[in-house]
Amino acid sequence: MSTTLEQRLDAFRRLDEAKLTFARRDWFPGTSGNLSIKLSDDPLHFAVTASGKDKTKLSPEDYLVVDGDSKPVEPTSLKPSAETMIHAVVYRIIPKAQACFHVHTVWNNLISELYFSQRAFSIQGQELIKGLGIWEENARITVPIVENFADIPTLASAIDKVITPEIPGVLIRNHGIYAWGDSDFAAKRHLEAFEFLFEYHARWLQLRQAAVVTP
Ligand SMILES: CSCCC(=O)C(=O)COP(=O)(O)O
Ligand SMILES: [Zn+2]
Repeated sequence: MSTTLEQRLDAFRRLDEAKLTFARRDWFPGTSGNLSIKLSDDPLHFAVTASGKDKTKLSPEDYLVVDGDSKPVEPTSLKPSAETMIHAVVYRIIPKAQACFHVHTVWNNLISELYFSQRAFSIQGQELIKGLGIWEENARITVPIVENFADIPTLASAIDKVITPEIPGVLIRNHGIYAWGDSDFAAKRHLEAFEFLFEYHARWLQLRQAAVVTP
């Protein structure tokens, strides 16, 4: 293993912190979601959540370390997240990414379905766009949306084709979002900014529909 025990335990502790923060927001319904923190680039090794766990709880069996092929780097009875390959794609395509967080929320699912026909969700002129590290005046962001292929290699390959360093996230139709950053702090900030923008936009559409506001 190319990382020290201390580095691995530090990544597990930081994953615990992110996990409990998101769990308090009910962002892991029905054991959904997965989280990772990169440990090394060459070879690619990262700590990732074990599959099927209740992510609102902490246990000594929550994380394991995998390589770029999503294989555990040392013998373990734990199974890596079923979606580990998506984390590996993010780390390969966005070398600056140091952490990658995936959650299923009602708002990200609604937006992913509403805008799937356009394969992207765009929004402009919202202060929280700065939370994505984009500070230009009246910025517009466009978040790609991919089909929710049940076959994970197919899903990972669809994600591989649409993610870019400019936008730190991708929506999967009626499934959830992956967001990343150059630290776990940045990945969390990006995830929170995306979720704010999704909820704002969906609520805006609802209010407009109800004619409470005129566009
Ligand atoms: C019950 S949610 C279905 C699988 C999923 O989308 C997910 O995020 C959790 O899978 P994991 O293997 O990481 O527990
Ligand atoms: Zn998922």
